[in-house]
Amino acid sequence: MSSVQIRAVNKAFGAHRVLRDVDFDVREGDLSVLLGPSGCGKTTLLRIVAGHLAPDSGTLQVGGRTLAGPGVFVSPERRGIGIVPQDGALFPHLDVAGNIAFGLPGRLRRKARTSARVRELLDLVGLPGAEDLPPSQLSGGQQQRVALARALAPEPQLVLLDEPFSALDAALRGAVRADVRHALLAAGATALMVTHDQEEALSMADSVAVMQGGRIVMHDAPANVYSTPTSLEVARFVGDVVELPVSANGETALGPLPEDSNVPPGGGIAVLRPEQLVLTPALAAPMGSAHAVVATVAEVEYFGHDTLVALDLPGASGGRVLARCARPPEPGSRVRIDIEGPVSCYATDSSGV
Ligand SMILES: Nc1ncnc2c1ncn2[C@@H]1O[C@H](COP(=O)(O)OP(=O)(O)OP(=O)(O)O)[C@@H](O)[C@H]1O
Repeated sequence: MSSVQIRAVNKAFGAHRVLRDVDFDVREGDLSVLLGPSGCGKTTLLRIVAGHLAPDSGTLQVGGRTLAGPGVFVSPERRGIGIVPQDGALFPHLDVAGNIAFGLPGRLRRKARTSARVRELLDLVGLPGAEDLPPSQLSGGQQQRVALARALAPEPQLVLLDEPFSALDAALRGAVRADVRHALLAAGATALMVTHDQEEALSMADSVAVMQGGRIVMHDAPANVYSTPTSLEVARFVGDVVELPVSANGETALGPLPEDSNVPPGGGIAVLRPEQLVLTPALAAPMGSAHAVVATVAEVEYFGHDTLVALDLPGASGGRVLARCARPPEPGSRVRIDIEGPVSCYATDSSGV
């Protein structure tokens, strides 16, 4: 069931059309992530859902209730939507309990009930016992957890998260992401998050909506967005790519593509992820593989958990491709390249937008 329904939403600032006929659903209980480059319209869409902006046309429903549409505009405080802003934006003069209770309607702020709810929320976000702390004594990650607890306090229909981890340093970000994901799941909340960080989107979301130029160009499960992107632009945006010209009969510089590849009738560009290039030391490779391409290791970039390997393909016009693998081969050594998994192909003139 859809909790959020956005239909044909348009928004312009003066002559600048920022949202173009946006259709978008978030299923109940899901975390959907809006992912896209800076300026594509993510925040504008989030602000329309929050009620901080009105669409020029189109409709917005949350939980079956129309919040914006022809002749309808429900004010932000009446939408039943919780918001986690970029930097937490906690009230500095209130302690943690005061910040969380601030999210509760006035009539519910009876001391005993409030403190039970605050305790429950602090457990949920992994900060038990933090009631009396002032925000100044919390780390950035802890502040974001309190901001989430405040947003969840009134049991909103929907929680909006606006780049909630962008102010955190890289070491902290992973842990806070996992905790926030866990808390949203435990609360059974429906959530919509904005980010331009593809790793964040792929690791947290139930579904990822890729936005480009004011449109949603793909909305699917993270694995599908990564492995079978609907356009070259989406492929390039959600991860590293190896782009190879492909002929109409499926030939590339790495040999023929698997039979089931969607090669356009006139040929085009085949797109692989670097980890789809499987490397075997050329000496150890079994003989007789008609299509094996042997390349020379040009550069190795070691990251600990994996290694990026730049490979020079044979022949004057061979070019260079990037592979990702667990064990770094020796620079200068020769390796056989095999392709693993599905390969998406696009017509050369497809911009995908
Ligand atoms: N109030 C406004 N008045 C005029 N132009 C605006 C306004 N708000 C946003 N814009 C413009 O609309 C475009 C989309 O902005 P938006 O903030 O939605 O993008 P975004 O995808 O969230 O980008 P970022 O990731 O950088 O926040 C930008 O070109 C921005 O300058």
